[in-house]
Amino acid sequence: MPTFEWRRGVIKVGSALIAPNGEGCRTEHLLALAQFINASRRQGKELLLVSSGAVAAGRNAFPPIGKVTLAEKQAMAAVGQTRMMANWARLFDFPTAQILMTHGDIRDRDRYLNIKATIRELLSHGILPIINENDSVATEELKFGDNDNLGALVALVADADTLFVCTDVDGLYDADPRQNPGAKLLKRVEKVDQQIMQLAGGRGSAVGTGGMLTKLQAAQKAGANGIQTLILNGYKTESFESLARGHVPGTLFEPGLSLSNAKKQWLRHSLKAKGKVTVDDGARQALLQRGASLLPVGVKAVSGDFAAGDAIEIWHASDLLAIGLSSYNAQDLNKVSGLKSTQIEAALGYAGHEAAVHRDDLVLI
Ligand SMILES: Nc1ncnc2c1ncn2[C@@H]1O[C@H](COP(=O)(O)OP(=O)(O)O)[C@@H](O)[C@H]1O
Ligand SMILES: N[C@@H](CCC(=O)OP(=O)(O)O)C(=O)O
Repeated sequence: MPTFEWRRGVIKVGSALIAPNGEGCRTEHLLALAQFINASRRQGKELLLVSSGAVAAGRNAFPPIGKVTLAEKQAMAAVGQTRMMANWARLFDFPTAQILMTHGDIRDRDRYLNIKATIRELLSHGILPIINENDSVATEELKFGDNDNLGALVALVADADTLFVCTDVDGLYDADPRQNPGAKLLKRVEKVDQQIMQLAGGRGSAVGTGGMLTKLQAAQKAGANGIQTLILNGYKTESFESLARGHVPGTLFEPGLSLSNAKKQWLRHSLKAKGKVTVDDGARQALLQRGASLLPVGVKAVSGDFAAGDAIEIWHASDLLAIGLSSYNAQDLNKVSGLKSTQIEAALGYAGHEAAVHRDDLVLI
């Protein structure tokens, strides 16, 4: 079996594992996953959860209904979300945090940056972010629609290198295994093209949404951004035991290009630098030799008119060292340049960011 490496992962867990058959939350299918999360954290890896199941977990608070309307689903999600979070919290002896988002939140620049900053902060404190779509406020045009695609977006926002999609089958088969008992499991997929997309059928359980198609869309989106995707059977303890040994238990979708190249391409081509900073010798060394974030203390000069989240160039004398996303707007970066972290709050009048450009948002040239 091939081995594979990862450092920061997003685990997407389908409704069927959390609230099987819509009969409320259960933990029995989550124990092996929880053990894997614990073991990975002990190894210094970072994880986020994208958890489906709010609608399924809230369903039994309502009288049995045939066809469920959108409003009823939203009401079920409102009930089920808190139940689901309580269910997760039972499994861990470290803090968990809830983030609910809509597609609109990702499209809005300020809200996107806020989500990113929150995730970064939670991870730096060893807290497990648990993310779901905000089903009770999202209407159709605001919806991600399925949590597989949400998982890919979260992986992007969180700068993860791996997306784990836990479902109720062993991975991608050459046909829906529920309809075709002879279907064969694909161990590795190099590229999610039209041929691969055609293998996907609909959902398998009464509580799942989207089936294999949305998982392939997620793998495609992640891969285009340098993130590998693993679809695995979340019901099987062996999946997680195998993963813990560094093996690949399901179907691995290779990323189209390496994470750092994907980031470089994105920063170079889709973002025009709006400004420039010049850094001192210490900062140059920290960036080039330690892969560190750029701290305000190492910034000597700031030019250009940029907002927080804009791309800026990082120069040392006449050498362009890197390009990255500024945590501050030009005005505030000017105020804090040359200052130590402990002096930032007094200079700005608010707590501010420790990094001027966080290492996750920076590529060396
Ligand atoms: N080619 C395929 N390979 C594997 N599973 C498939 C395929 N086509 C369709 N499926 C179905 O996709 C289902 C998983 O999707 P879904 O029911 O949405 O689960 P989840 O709740 O985990 O998102 C499987 O149970 C399976 O029946
Ligand atoms: N946000 C919805 C999940 C929708 C969804 O994609 O479900 P699933 O196919 O089980 O991952 C919920 O929490 O019920």
